[in-house]
Amino acid sequence: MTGPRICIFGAGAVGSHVAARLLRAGIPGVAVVARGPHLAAMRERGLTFRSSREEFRVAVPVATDDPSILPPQDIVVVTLKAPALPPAAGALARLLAPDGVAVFLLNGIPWWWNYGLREGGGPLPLLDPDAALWRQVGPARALGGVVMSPNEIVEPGVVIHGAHSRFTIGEPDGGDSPRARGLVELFTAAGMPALLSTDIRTDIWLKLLVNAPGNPLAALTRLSAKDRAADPELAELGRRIAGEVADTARALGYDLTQHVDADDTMRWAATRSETRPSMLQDVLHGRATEIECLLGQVQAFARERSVPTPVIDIVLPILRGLDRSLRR
Ligand SMILES: NC(=O)C1=CN([C@@H]2O[C@H](COP(=O)(O)OP(=O)(O)OC[C@H]3O[C@@H](n4cnc5c(N)ncnc54)[C@H](OP(=O)(O)O)[C@@H]3O)[C@@H](O)[C@H]2O)C=CC1
Ligand SMILES: CC(C)(CO)C(=O)C(=O)O
Repeated sequence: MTGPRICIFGAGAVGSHVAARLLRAGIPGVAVVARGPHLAAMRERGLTFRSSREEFRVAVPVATDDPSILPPQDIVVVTLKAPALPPAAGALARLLAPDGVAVFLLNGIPWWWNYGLREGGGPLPLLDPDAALWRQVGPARALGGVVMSPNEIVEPGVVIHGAHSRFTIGEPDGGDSPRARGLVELFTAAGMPALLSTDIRTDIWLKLLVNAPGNPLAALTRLSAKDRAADPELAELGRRIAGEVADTARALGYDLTQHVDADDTMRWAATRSETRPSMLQDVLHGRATEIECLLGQVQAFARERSVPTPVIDIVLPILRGLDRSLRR
């Protein structure tokens, strides 16, 4: 085999989109780690990708729920949800070749956040409770990834995609590196618009302006982005959560106002209503939610800097309660 060994770890909505594109483009050496009925369907019938513009099916020659059977991988595209990351730390660490790289395509504050920051700091207890990711995978092998790409598994083996994908990839230390550039080129070659970021933390905050209000309110109300945006009270609640995220980011040294305003991000989310927001998908499927990386860690940062977050302080315990009931 020529070229890097590439593994998509946690092929659900986003990971299946990425896997489908890589396999469709004929990129060699692609393996998929998934589980349950979706894995069984991909093995039996392949993976179907559907959007308003196209539909295709690809065979998935290497698909498993046991990553230990795979050879060491040069690139691991991690598309697990945040609560699934700490339990997968050992498997991820073993799967990665010693000089391999893992790109974490994730909403919210990622587990590696403090790596390389001037002010220091180690693992974040809300996101990496036993520091398993920090110790075993190691932040030096991690790249950050921001996903602007709505996707949903609508039946085993079938992923649907709303329009307008963009993947942003960057080194935690903000540098331009061959490995980050290589990933951007790989995604682009496979038909996934991708950008190299030299300020991935700001890009993460900007995406959080969409997800911190949108995902929890979708999970609580089960309304589409369009319906939430059309409801003045919910729209105002969303704006206030986004405002508290922006205030927290500013207190940490990230000024988001020069990039975007909250109304723009609400409009962006409202236009992408073909699929349901990922946290609503979690609630409907009875899965753990990403509440800590979307709101819990923002509140923790805000408290460290004495930033008031009155709306997050109300919404977060409700979501934590919902999360607890889903985990039973
Ligand atoms: N979906 C979307 O439209 C978007 C999602 N995002 C973000 O992207 C990230 C990925 O989200 P998304 O793709 O929606 O998540 P999904 O839940 O759809 O996909 C994750 C997949 O990983 C599987 N999984 C979990 N643990 C393991 C394991 N140990 N071994 C093998 N498979 C495992 C899950 O299986 P099971 O279902 O059985 O738990 C699931 O199929 C999240 O941070 C999300 O917020 C960002 C933009 C848009
Ligand atoms: C695409 C978007 C903004 C909403 O679907 C999202 O990020 C998510 O579902 O988590």
